[in-house]
Amino acid sequence: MARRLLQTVACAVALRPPHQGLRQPTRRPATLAQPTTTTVEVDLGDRSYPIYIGDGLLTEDAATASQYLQTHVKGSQVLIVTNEILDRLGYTQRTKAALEYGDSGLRVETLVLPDNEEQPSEATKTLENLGKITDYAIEKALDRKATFVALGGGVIGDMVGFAAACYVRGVDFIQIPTTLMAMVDSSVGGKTAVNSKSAKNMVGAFYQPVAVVADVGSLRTLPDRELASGVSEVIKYGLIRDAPFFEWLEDNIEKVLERDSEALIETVEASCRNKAEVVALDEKEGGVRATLNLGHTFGHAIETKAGYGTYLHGEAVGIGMHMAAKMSRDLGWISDELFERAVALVARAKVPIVLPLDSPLDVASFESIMAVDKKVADGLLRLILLKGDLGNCVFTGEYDRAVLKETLEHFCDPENRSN
Ligand SMILES: NC(=O)c1ccc[n+]([C@@H]2O[C@H](COP(=O)([O-])OP(=O)(O)OC[C@H]3O[C@@H](n4cnc5c(N)ncnc54)[C@H](O)[C@@H]3O)[C@@H](O)[C@H]2O)c1
Ligand SMILES: O=C(O)C(=O)C[C@@H](O)[C@H](O)[C@H](O)COP(=O)(O)O
Ligand SMILES: [Zn+2]
Repeated sequence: MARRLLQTVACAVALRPPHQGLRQPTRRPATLAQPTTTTVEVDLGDRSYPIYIGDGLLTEDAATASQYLQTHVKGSQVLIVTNEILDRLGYTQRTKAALEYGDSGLRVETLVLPDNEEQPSEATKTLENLGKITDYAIEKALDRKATFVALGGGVIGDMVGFAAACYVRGVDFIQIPTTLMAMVDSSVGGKTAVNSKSAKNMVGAFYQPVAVVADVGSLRTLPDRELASGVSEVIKYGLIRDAPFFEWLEDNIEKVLERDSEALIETVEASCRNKAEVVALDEKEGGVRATLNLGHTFGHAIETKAGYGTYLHGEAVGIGMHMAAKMSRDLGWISDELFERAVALVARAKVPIVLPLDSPLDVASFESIMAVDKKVADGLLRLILLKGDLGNCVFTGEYDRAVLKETLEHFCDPENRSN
């Protein structure tokens, strides 16, 4: 089977300095003429993998796209899993053509999951749909050398990743993130899961992909609201560990929202570099990885209580980061100035920063949902809170419980909600 050899130009993520404000020179795989590609490597020993980032990697033509995909398929069977929105937009057909391009000899099956008004994306992230993926793989007689391809946003990525972890106890999978959220976060680091009715991502596995192909060209079809949700999540990297990136976002966030190609590539690269570094240090969240959860304890409660799909993940995380920042300020751990800067940037991402008046959230529901957060240990809720200068945070169970209660009361008070 002829496979084009893709020479990656990996950067040693764990050794690189944080964001420098200016983009690193782009590095291009030797065999490719166009488009330019930056590669961030996730350094996990023999499970290391590349994240290819560029504009047009998949959307340019099948020949170009084939070079990023075929090299990572070891057997002859591939299952692309996507949803009906992406399928209608032509992404399935394009990905299939790239995998079959030339004399690849690959047999490519496709499964299209629902995503519509009755079943919004987040509501499809269920064990039932996971079963549909594995049943389909059995029906098509896929074997242990098969490769699953997750083509979509974080919902498809998390669910297909989990299916790949379970199917015949583990097959390879490739992430093709098509939302900003998936490019900057969910496709990287191997957290795979489905939701339970009463808690987000409660059933899943740590299972790494063999490659991630992030083509910012695919963001041109993404609705504005979804783009904003991704931008909101990006801000956390600046707040928890990368002050220069936060400052770069303060200068460039509108360019990102306008989908300027360079700004998008910069955003995806800086985010992936941060995430890859953290994951390389602590793959299974024994400590530092938990910092990627800034705002999520509150955000997950908001998503769960309102019903999956009511809030987009980055919207709930935006409110959650506001809550975490206020609590940090009220504990005396950050300055008023830093608190205001953090909230102002989240607001500029064009996501809500407070709960709406008609939200069903109250203090009791926050508390009961947060009680089953994955960061609870021996009954103690540990939180990620900002502490010190911009770019510093702590993961701790040692904080004044009264300040947590006041934070919940403040955000649930109709006075502090929006219309
Ligand atoms: N595993 C992780 O580390 C991690 C990190 C962040 C988020 N997540 C999870 O990711 C999920 C959210 O991901 P998301 O924000 O990508 O949402 P999503 O997967 O629901 O996608 C958003 C919507 O955009 C559509 N869409 C996707 N790509 C498109 C494109 N290019 N053009 C037009 N429409 C497109 C989808 O069909 C969907 O309707 C949540 O479940 C969250 O918990 C996981
Ligand atoms: O990769 C991580 O680690 C994260 O926490 C990234 C989060 O943005 C993401 O939403 C993740 O799915 C949350 O994980 P969970 O363990 O809180 O479910
Ligand atoms: Zn998240």
